[in-house]
Amino acid sequence: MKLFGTSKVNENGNLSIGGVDTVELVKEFKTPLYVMDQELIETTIDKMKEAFKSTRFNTRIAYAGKAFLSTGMIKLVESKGLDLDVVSGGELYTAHKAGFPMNKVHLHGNNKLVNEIEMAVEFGIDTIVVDNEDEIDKIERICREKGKKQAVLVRIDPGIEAHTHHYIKTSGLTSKFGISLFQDNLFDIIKRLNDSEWIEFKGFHTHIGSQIFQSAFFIFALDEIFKYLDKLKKELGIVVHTVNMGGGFGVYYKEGDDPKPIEEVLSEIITYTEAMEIKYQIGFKELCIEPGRSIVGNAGTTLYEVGGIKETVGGKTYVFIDGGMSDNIRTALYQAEYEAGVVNKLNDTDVREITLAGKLCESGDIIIEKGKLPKATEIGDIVAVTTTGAYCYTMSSNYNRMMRPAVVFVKDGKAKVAVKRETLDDLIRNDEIFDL
Ligand SMILES: Cc1ncc(COP(=O)(O)O)c(C=O)c1O
Ligand SMILES: N[C@@H](CCCC[NH3+])C(=O)O
Repeated sequence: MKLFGTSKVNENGNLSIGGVDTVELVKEFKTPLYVMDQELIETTIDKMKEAFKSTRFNTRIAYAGKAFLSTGMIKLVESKGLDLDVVSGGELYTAHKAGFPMNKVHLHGNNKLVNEIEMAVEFGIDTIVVDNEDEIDKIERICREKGKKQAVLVRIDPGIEAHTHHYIKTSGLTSKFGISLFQDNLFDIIKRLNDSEWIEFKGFHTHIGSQIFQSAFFIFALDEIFKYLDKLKKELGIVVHTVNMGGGFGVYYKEGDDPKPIEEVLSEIITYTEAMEIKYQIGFKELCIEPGRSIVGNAGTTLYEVGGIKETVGGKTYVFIDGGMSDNIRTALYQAEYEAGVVNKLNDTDVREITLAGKLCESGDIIIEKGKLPKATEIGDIVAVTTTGAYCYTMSSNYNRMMRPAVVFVKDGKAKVAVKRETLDDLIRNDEIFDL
């Protein structure tokens, strides 16, 4: 099992994260437990900021909140000077309640609801990323009603099919996201936005998918976008100032994954954009990205307790844990792969193949289909699954009336609760017994 950031085997032979022994963490906070390595999040952001800089144009990094969001995480993002990308009224409201500066918020979504757009305009957020034509009518109407002008980017689908799981690709000729670069009326859409009394058209957004390892796909997308910006300037005289390249930078999950260091990918993007800017001379001013997974993915570890070990007649060994697809649905949804270890047996090399299965009433409730754990794994052991910082807590559910685990941030030997564990009473909070 690969360890990231401050994770290490401590003097007691236990996994420690942020200087906190995971055995102690479990005594205090119980299992399942999401543990976030705060220092790793912070140093990753610092590296990104350092690499994503140019002397030719302004740069901005927005954290994609869908990867992991809580009011505490938003405070951390603010303290690091990043912008925030939100994709629903719920995420926007969370940012508002956390006191995040609204002029650094960007709103996404392929079907933004009227009340979400109203909230965004009311709060005075930085940009709405227009996903389709219908949305333009809604934004104009809401801005007119409120007497407020709203800056927008248009989400462009450059038709780049990146190598990643089908469900997490967001570009291609049949994508539900964005307006295709090959759409006949794209010029008309841009003209309309540019001429609108209530909309300030700032530029283009593109996001081709998530968990992408080959940086060439980002470069292909940039290439397409810049060719189009040139065409737009020459044929319509419209100058686009801002391009947002979205997120999607892949991270290590399991043996064989070999992502390029994020700072190299970002430097490549900067160098290529600078070359494009010199080549086309379009008066481009600002390049943005909005990474999620690459900021928090490796920083998260989920701790579970082993409740049983089953040898099937078919020769498969299950290790049962006290969570499952309710706290990590990624294996069931995308056949995601993870690594795991027993927190007090990380150096035990006498291992065997196991399937790490949850406790929910689904055969597909698997966290690791083919993993390795020590032969000495026993009931009561604590299993750590790494790289669960992104899209696990945020995609969690109450299926089978499971209670969502707590999230703790660890740093410098201290653990701080970011999200409390749900209780049995939380499960029935919104239920009503109605007249039969
Ligand atoms: C528009 C947009 N921006 C940013 C992200 C963040 O992606 P990732 O977590 O892969 O960096 C996503 C998710 O894929 C997205 O849809
Ligand atoms: N939720 C996905 C990524 C999709 C990101 C949003 N477009 C994952 O776990 O990998």
